[in-house]
Amino acid sequence: MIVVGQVWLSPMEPAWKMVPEMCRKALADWDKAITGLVEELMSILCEGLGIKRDKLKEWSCLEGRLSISHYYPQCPQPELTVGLTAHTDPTVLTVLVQNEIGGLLQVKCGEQWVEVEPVPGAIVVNIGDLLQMMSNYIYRSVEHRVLANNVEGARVSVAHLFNPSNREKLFGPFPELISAEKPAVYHEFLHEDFMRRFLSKEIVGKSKIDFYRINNTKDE
Ligand SMILES: O=C(O)CCC(=O)C(=O)O
Ligand SMILES: [Fe+2]
Repeated sequence: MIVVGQVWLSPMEPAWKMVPEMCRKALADWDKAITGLVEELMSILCEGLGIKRDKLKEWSCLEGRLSISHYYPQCPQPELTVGLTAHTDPTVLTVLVQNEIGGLLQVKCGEQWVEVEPVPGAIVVNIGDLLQMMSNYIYRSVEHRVLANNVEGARVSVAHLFNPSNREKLFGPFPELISAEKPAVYHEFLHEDFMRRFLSKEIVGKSKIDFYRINNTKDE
């Protein structure tokens, strides 16, 4: 069994009473530091797309921030279960730090699952489904999973999820990335509608974003 604690940090005022007192300042400091880093990272990703550097920021993608902490205790029969099932994140970006218990977090590369070894001081950055759609399928969200913990000691990870905060805006591929040669791969959608579909759990894996895919676009 994994234990999960989560708290929204923005756009609403954080529910600090849900966070153990000794962690509050550290979490607030971490939120500030990581948001600064992700702002720079988003600018670089925009540059990579050939669009203006602050486009993701302008679309409120730094403002919907959720912190999720996971605790994976040692499991007596790891072959009978999983830590976290395979999924892509429904985010723009996810930034994750993990403790030294390795061998459990894996990402899908082609048909293979590849281990993400913990490196002291390193952070893991996942491209999420929203960035896949906003980049018109240029950046791809990464499928990942966590195996059940078969080693002594608990694995701990803290993920920072970056989502848009704007509820009225229609999201979809950036207009600058749509042309006759590269038509829109996805329809526009409201973030709220997207999250409702994600949370409904009716569909698993990548198929939840295929709902927004335009039928006549082919896979590469
Ligand atoms: O614990 C981990 O390393 C992964 C957590 C994760 O994938 C998530 O919160 O979406
Ligand atoms: Fe994830």
